[in-house]
Amino acid sequence: MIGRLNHVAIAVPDLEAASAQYRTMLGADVGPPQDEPDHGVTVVFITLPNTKIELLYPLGAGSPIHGFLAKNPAGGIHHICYEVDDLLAARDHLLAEGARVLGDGAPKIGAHGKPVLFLHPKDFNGCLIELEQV
Ligand SMILES: CC[C@H](C(=O)O)C(=O)SCCNC(=O)CCNC(=O)[C@H](O)C(C)(C)COP(=O)(O)OP(=O)(O)OC[C@H]1O[C@@H](n2cnc3c(N)ncnc32)[C@H](O)[C@@H]1OP(=O)(O)O
Ligand SMILES: [Co+2]
Repeated sequence: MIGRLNHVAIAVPDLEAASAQYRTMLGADVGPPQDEPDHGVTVVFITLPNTKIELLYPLGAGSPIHGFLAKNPAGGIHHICYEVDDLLAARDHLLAEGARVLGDGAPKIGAHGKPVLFLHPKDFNGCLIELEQV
């Protein structure tokens, strides 16, 4: 069911500094900041030969990143995103297997303009999983 690793997301306390670090110290291909108000984040995508890094910064008071940064003030790996062919079929399979799908279970459109869903970290070894339909 899960396919390619689409991205690894890192929550950062300073988006500009983290972007500059990847661009200058790590010599990476760093994109521009992208506000995603529907998700409460500003993201920066870093394109690697085999996947992407998604830098996450809180956008708005209700951002889910605030809680994460309060617990991890220096930042940290926030989630991993796997690709799936059929998000609704994947969701229904996971629910049938007892996994918790976050939110109301309806996919939202993610940063790549594709439908995404999230699975509770406590069901997957402490790892927040995002599924993106490609
Ligand atoms: C533009 C979209 C973009 C894209 O790629 O397209 C994105 O990826 S948007 C990313 C931001 N959106 C989300 O993260 C949505 C899903 N997240 C949530 O629903 C919440 O953040 C949730 C439920 C994972 C955590 O909510 P909250 O922080 O309010 O709850 P708690 O603090 O009580 O946490 C419960 C429990 O889970 C642990 N936790 C929280 N976040 C993470 C995490 N990222 N990875 C691993 N574990 C996490 C937290 O420490 C608590 O554990 P406990 O042992 O009880 O302390
Ligand atoms: Co993501």
